[in-house]
Amino acid sequence: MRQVDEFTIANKPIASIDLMEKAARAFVQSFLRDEFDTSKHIAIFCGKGNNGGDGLAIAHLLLSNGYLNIKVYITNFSSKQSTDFTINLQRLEESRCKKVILNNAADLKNIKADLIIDAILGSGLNKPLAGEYAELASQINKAKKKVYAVDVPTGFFAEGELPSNYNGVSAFKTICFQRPKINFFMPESVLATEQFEVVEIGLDEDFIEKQNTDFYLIEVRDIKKILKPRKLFSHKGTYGHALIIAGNTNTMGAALLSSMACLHTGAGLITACIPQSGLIALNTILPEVMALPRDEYTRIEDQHKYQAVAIGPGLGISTAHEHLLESLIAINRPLVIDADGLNMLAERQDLIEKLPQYSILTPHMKEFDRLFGEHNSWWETLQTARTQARRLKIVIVLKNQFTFICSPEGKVYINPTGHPAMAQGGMGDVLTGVITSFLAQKYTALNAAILGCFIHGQTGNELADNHFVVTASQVASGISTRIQQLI
Ligand SMILES: NC(=O)C1=CN([C@@H]2O[C@H](COP(=O)(O)OP(=O)(O)OC[C@H]3O[C@@H](n4cnc5c(N)ncnc54)[C@H](OP(=O)(O)O)[C@@H]3O)[C@@H](O)[C@H]2O)[C@@H](O)CC1
Ligand SMILES: Nc1ncnc2c1ncn2[C@@H]1O[C@H](COP(=O)(O)OP(=O)(O)O)[C@@H](O)[C@H]1O
Repeated sequence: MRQVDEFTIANKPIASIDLMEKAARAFVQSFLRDEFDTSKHIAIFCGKGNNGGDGLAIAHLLLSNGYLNIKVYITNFSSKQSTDFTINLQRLEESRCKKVILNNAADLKNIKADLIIDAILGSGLNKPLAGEYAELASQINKAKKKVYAVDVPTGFFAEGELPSNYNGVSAFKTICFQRPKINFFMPESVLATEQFEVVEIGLDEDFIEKQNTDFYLIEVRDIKKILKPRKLFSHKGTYGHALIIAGNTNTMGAALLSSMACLHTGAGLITACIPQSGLIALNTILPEVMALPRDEYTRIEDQHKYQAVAIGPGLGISTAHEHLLESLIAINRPLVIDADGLNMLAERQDLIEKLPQYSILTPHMKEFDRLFGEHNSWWETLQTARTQARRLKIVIVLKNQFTFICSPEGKVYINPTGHPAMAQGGMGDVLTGVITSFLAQKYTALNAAILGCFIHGQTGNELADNHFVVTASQVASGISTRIQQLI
């Protein structure tokens, strides 16, 4: 972002101080949508770098928006001061804003404000907080006020491993500039911010797009570029035949959910390889889906008629299933492997080495650790996923609130869709069905995973607008509407 910042200032008719002003305006616009009571007392904590400069500009703007009770605290913990901070300080001197210089965190006796704006340190953080900064962050947290952070909560590293003992400011909301920070997508970030919003500040988009990075945020426009409409004169054969090997006596639901999701995502034909005991359920609930009774199966005959094969949801672990998995891997055609398929792989590390290239693994965190060993942080987990995806030439879909899709080329695609209302059993089975369906329709493995995760999460988001909890069946049957809206 710093490079983008410099490029924008150098190549667009905008001075650095004006960019800061734009950032402050964007922050205030978003802030005012949440906090419109102008009688509230607001304490704005400013460092002396550009993050602090933003804080000063924000104070100025809030005053001109009718807020009367603004108090700015300036940390005087270092002699360095940025140019734009200095300019904004001069501007603020001319206003009626109350200012307090903090030479030590201990000078702050108690914070009487209703709201706090944290503009102490932003993306310039280059070492863990210590000394006066750490003490001030602790005092802000102890005040238990609603905190809005500017760009980044003070003490939060935008990228890289997050320390387990976070000692920075804990914000209610972070309003960040132009692009979300990668670490906002890591579960550990909840210690630093409960939520985040990205606001546009006019940085050069073309330049951002051209940046050499391994991290990509999936956006609606990417999905629209990938999705293909149904073609005139097409028929069921056009959209591929998916085979879903799933379900067991007590977990037939997993097979039904995967198959249902596969159906609503548009595969031309679907066969569910299920135990005999599930036949009535399948025929009753999903009459469109064909059955391949699985009893004692150790290999799939005639596998070439399937364009995509998924194995795992609710499958159960047994020697027969292990042989089945082994025989599928031996065919050397890409597979989608989930749940018990992954658990069996974890027990057979030799099979991991033989995975067909461009297979898709869809582990949640525990399944991932069973496969590749324990990890201490999400950043570490993500690095292993990237390494393994590249080494094995496979796609790894690391599931969570925000799912990371690691490509065989070592890139990471971050899926921003999904909602806590989706945290219920069966949701992963649905995702497997969706991805398998896209694969059957001849999307590449990476695109099938990207489309699958984005649309699965977006369907959940949409339903969560009106539901406290969104069930897996609701998501499965809502997928088709979502795709239609995107196309
Ligand atoms: N990019 C954009 O698009 C735009 C960005 N904008 C804004 O600029 C912000 C980035 O500003 P920035 O670069 O001046 O850094 P900032 O966070 O204020 O830190 C300042 C100094 O703190 C110091 N320091 C670091 N870690 C420390 C520690 N642990 N403990 C103690 N000190 C520590 C370090 O000094 P040093 O250690 O090098 O002596 C550093 O120089 C960004 O978040 C956004 O708000 C917008 O205005 C416009 C568009
Ligand atoms: N809080 C959440 N926010 C967004 N998505 C979620 C959340 N909780 C679960 N999900 C999604 O639901 C799915 C859960 O997968 P998994 O744990 O394998 O479920 P199951 O095994 O019960 O089918 C993943 O795609 C995950 O991204």
